[in-house]
Amino acid sequence: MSLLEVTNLTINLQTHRGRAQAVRDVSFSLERGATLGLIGESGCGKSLTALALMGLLPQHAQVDGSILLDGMELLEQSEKQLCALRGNRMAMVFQEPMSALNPVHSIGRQVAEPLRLHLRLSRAQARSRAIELLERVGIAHAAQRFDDYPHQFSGGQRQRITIAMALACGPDLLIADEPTTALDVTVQQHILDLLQSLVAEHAMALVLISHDLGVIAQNVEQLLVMYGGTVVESGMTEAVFASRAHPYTRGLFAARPQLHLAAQRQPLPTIAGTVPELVDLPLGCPFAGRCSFTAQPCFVERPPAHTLQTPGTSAPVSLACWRQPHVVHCLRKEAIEPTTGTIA
Ligand SMILES: Nc1ncnc2c1ncn2[C@@H]1O[C@H](COP(=O)(O)OP(=O)(O)OP(=O)(O)O)[C@@H](O)[C@H]1O
Repeated sequence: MSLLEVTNLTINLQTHRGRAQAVRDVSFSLERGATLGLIGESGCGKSLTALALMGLLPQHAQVDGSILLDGMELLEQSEKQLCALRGNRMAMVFQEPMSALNPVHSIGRQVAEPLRLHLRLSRAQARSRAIELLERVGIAHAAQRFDDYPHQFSGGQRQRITIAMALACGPDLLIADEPTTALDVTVQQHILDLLQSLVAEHAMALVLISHDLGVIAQNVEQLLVMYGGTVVESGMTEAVFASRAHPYTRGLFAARPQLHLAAQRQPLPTIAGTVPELVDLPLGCPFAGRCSFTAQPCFVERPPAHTLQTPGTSAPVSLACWRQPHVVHCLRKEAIEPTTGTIA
């Protein structure tokens, strides 16, 4: 059995404009020690998916489907049971470390707290373990800095401290939601390297959310590409990067900053149109309104997932697209006659 099995996860939110279908039928599984990335443009449901795993969705959210952690149905746990699991079996690192740290408590106290709460360590034991953890994540002179407050640290150091807090009890599952986006580019790689080595050291499963395709390529083995609350393409990262077979994935990759385009003073390619309103989602494929490959079924029914084996890769990808053979045919042609790759 996988460590994490998510099946048909669906999240609806009541908003003043009506019911927003923020996440629809998201399914994936993750083995112990494995890494999975979630990518997709802003508002596609990545963070809500992560929050659902942690049992941290807003109270007005209606959740359907199943989230099994080591066989335990998380959607059936009470708030008290979830509290006992959070920080213990599963933990999360957020984008903005200051929002995860309490500004009026010393960093030492905050790292020691889960050790006292979940592992029932004495004050002295928790202090000594917290110092070890702070040293492990790269906080120099941790013992002397134990009583310092979050504002006395840089952004990168604060993120290291939140990682120490997340790892304190040795969780099985670590979720990192844009862990480096708010940081200076010079410290981003250090934080990602730290996460990678800790995940390997503790054989944890990692779910990494990022907008940055480079970060995803280097840090996760499996990938889900999300659009309009659904998974449009998924598979091993290498296979998804090689196939880019869904028109949305294609557009996402084409829209990444590229040095040769900047050197030629060419504008950054974009995906024409805007993301659909979640309150008023179209009947068919959520990407249909922005896709240049559409045919009649795309506007009528949500496409089922198909498996596609891309030449040159060892693993297949799963693709939710009605026009799959036609798209693949066009993309292969495009590989011979390269275009800008823009989907307009
Ligand atoms: N508490 C909430 N109440 C109502 N709508 C919400 C709430 N939280 C999120 N949403 C909406 O749900 C959708 C998905 O949000 P989510 O935060 O998961 O997106 P995301 O893919 O993580 O985006 P980003 O990359 O910008 O963080 C968005 O349209 C968002 O506006």
